[in-house]
Amino acid sequence: MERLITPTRSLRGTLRVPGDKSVTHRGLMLGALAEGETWLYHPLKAGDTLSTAAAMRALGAEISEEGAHFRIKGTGLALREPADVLDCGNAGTLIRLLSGLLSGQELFAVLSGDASLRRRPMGRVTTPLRQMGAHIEGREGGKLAPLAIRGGGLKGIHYEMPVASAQVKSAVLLAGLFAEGETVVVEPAPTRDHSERIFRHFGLPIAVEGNQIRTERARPYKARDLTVPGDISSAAFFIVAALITPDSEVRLEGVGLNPTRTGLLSVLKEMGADLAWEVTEGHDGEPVGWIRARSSKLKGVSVDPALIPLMVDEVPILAAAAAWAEGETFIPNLEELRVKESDRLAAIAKNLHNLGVRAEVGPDWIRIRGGSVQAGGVVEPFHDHRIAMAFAVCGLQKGVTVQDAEWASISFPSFWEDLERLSSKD
Ligand SMILES: O=C(O)C1=C[C@@H](OP(=O)(O)O)[C@@H](O)[C@H](O)C1
Ligand SMILES: C=C(OP(=O)(O)O)C(=O)O
Repeated sequence: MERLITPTRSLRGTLRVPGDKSVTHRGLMLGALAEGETWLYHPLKAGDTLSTAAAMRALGAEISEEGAHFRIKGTGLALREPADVLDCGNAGTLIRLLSGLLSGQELFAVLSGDASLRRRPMGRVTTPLRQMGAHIEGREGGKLAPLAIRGGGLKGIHYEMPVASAQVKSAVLLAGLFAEGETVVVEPAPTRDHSERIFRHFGLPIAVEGNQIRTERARPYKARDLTVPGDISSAAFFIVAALITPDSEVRLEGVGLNPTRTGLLSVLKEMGADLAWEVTEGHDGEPVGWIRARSSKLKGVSVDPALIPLMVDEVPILAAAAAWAEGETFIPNLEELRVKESDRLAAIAKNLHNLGVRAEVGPDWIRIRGGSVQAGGVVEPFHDHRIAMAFAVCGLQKGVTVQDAEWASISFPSFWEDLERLSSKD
């Protein structure tokens, strides 16, 4: 479905973004393993997390939608062998975390997904999980899905992750809940720590010391309700939209402000953004608060490579902000963007070009020359939700045509409506 966005004069209002995708995936999985009933309040109900709900149902959990919430009747650590292939759709987080979880279960399961997911690297999880004792087969020797897993009989490992990936960390930690002895994961750089926080919430074994995260075999644990914060990765589109549009002010309420997710806020501040935020409460182990963004004169910066894992999904929208900034923005450490839902580095470069913006791309970096977005561009999402939304924002002020706009529903089903609601047109 193509969507025409006519020029937007200003963007004003308050928005509560949908629930955090990472926390929703984890809440569904750990609720499905608990004993008794977990209410997951304000979860994300979108393509990726509905795939997780369906997978956990196929594994024996009872999950019902109760208004905006999920009610999960857990299995008490014992999942059921699924009767069919588990379809992980477009969700990298689902297939990787579930691979870890199923490695610990005495059952056989096959995990697959859409064309994008079947291109994404799985060796990063199958390697440590096999070291723990899981039997995993997959295409290209276990590097690509479909993955066939026969779990059980795991031993803990000490695993130094070669990539800074929260999905790999979480897969190994989930397997560690079913392994004999201790499991230690060592991170090369900090990544989002939702798994560590949700383990604590459910009373599961977890200890963090510097860059080492430890767990051990879990005893059956009780269900415990969980409120999901708003997703800062979804808020990011409205933050940048307000910054680059004249006469704009947007306030985002109830947003997760976990410091392992706020890299974008730091970069935008350095670019000169009129941006404020405050943590006002804690939701079951996650800091939550508000963000306010006002029209700003942005300037190009050279981004600190250490910030990238703390904003890994926000690079497309940062590129959109850079396109509107004065001067050059250099973003390094982008190797991981090559293996997301699309090759995001290539997709960013192509869409900047489509909108008339000059950019130079290297193997793991991009340099963007700001200040030259043209009217009438076309956004090509490459089947990638974040690319669709980021470049819709980039073209907002001048008007833009977004192809395959339905991809936004992977993480943010109400995105187009919310954008429409906050926009004033000429
Ligand atoms: O653990 C998670 O929930 C996620 C981790 C990140 O992936 P990597 O672990 O591959 O960096 C991120 O891109 C993804 O959207 C969600
Ligand atoms: C990379 C993303 O998700 P996943 O890896 O779960 O597909 C994303 O949402 O930007």
